[in-house]
Amino acid sequence: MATTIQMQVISTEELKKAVGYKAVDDHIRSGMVVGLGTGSTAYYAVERLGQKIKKGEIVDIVAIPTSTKTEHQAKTWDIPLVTLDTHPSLDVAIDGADEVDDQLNLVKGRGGALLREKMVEVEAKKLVIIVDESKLVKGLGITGAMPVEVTPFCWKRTMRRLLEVEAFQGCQVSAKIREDKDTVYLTDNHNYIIDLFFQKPIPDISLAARQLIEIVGVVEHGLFLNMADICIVSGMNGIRVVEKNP
Ligand SMILES: O=C(CO)[C@H](O)[C@H](O)COP(=O)(O)O
Repeated sequence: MATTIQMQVISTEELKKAVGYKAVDDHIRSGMVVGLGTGSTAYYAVERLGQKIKKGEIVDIVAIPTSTKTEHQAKTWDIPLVTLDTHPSLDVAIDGADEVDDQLNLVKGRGGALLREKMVEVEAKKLVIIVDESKLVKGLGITGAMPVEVTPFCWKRTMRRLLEVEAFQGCQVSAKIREDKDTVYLTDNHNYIIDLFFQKPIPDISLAARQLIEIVGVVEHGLFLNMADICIVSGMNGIRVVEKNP
């Protein structure tokens, strides 16, 4: 007799939604100042927050968006928005990531919002990262671009400097200016993004972060080190929560 095994296929969207909703349910309470991340996973956290505000389950909350895209989404839900200038300290921020290592160090910014994300999230008492398990890596830098936001002025010179960073030697680094259709991609801050690609993981990420920010013309980079407190990860076997090692 033939046996049929029924496997439940979970879509990537469902995985993203699951962590976005859980982050809001577990970490956002009435009265908080909240940072809203950017990207297809953070989208679901904003959606859940909007739903809860609408139902009156969360009240007296203000939020700081990390991009114009998130700002527009938050406005469709009537989430009250403020800025870092009036609310310099956040209770919690929730955001996605492009790569997450064992120590919860991150690569962020493939969605182009790294500067505002870092400015907002560095001020959060708790940073909750939401990802599906495809984002988990052993070493940072090899699943795709490591974005660096640079001034448009003489960006080719800045790109040359990026390729010379000592911490990248041995990683076979290459660089590409980010484009949007046929033109150069512009960030919300009217800067450019240079995407760095590595053949091997960056061996010393702390040194790399220091050397990147020292380059004149670099506005910010996508290495988010020692910032995340909690990572909520979804996979085919369910959801797990990883906390930063003390
Ligand atoms: O850093 C980001 C945007 O600048 C995003 O958080 C990151 O790219 C992950 O996005 P997604 O959840 O769509 O995979």
